[in-house]
Amino acid sequence: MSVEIEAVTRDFGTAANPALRGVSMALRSGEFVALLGPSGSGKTTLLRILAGLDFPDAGRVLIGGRDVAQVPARDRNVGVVFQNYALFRHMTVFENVAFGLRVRPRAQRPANAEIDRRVRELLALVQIPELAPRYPEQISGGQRQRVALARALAIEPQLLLLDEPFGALDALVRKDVRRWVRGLHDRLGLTSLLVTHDQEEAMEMADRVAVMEQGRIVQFDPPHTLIDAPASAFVARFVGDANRLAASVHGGRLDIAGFGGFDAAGLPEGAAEIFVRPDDLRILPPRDGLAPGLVEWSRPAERGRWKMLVAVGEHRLEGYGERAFERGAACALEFQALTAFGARGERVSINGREAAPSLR
Ligand SMILES: Nc1ncnc2c1ncn2[C@@H]1O[C@H](COP(=O)(O)OP(=O)(O)OP(=O)(O)O)[C@@H](O)[C@H]1O
Repeated sequence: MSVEIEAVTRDFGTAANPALRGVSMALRSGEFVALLGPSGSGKTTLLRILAGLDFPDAGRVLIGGRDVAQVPARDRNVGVVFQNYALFRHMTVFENVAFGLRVRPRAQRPANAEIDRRVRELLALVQIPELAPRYPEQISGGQRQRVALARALAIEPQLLLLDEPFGALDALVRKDVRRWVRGLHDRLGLTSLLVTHDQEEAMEMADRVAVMEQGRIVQFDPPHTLIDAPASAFVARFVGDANRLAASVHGGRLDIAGFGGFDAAGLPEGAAEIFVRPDDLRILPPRDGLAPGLVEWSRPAERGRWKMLVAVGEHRLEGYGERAFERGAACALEFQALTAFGARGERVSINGREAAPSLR
């Protein structure tokens, strides 16, 4: 089921800026897409418009090629799972899952025996067949989440909308449930849209991630592109766990406070922002020609490495070294790659050897 969103605008009139400001995006059939952005960036508003729970002031939404402007929520064949699961407390698990089928108009409503069969099949699919007679308050958060999914899937949607559906789960369960939901998406051939402010979740689950900032989509790319080629300083800050450094360009030279500088071809004069991923920052014993720092902590990491926090003047940077350093020990920092953004959003990526020796 493909989805096309064209120049959608939504203004509630309550904030300085509209919740959505000309959003366009297309989901391919079978794709898993995440909407990632900070609180208030418009993610839920966009999801509600797709679900038919809210309507755009301008723009069009096509689901499976059909303009849905006049199509009410229950006729869109869209499954929705909310963060709080929104289960009916006075209904058993079985009745919660059956709900979407029972409220269908008489002509489309399956017979009771068929509803019974479908609900049992769905509870088996989400691996909780034994919970059918329980009430929501008698099951765990992870189990409630599965009930909410089964209920969303009961109407056999081709489009599945997930609004922060894992928020109430603890970290370990959350990882498992994420994988399981992604597997279900693949097995059932769904098209899914996940709203989240958790970048790890978006990166792990989605084929493509749309990053939202103040009612706009600022980048819509596969996870590796967001990491390797962030479109703006905002995306670089929001995605991945890069170290951020303030810098400035003067006379064609990029100066990073406390580090010295290097040639800044492609960046205009003025303020700049630098992003360095911990993986691209090597912590070494003190060495001439490299920027000096003081180690604040070291902890063991994967592949025999040590992750460290290093102070350089006012900056605190995370990087990796091949051995542990005492707290307060002197060290040197070697940049293996970095991305710089100029005052007007120009991006320059510096990779490999160029980055290391050029810094003082
Ligand atoms: N029903 C409403 N009435 C008035 N303003 C609203 C309404 N729904 C959302 N807004 C406003 O629209 C903006 C976008 O909200 P939205 O819920 O879409 O953001 P979000 O990215 O989903 O945030 P969060 O991650 O906190 O859920 C916010 O400024 C919000 O206050």
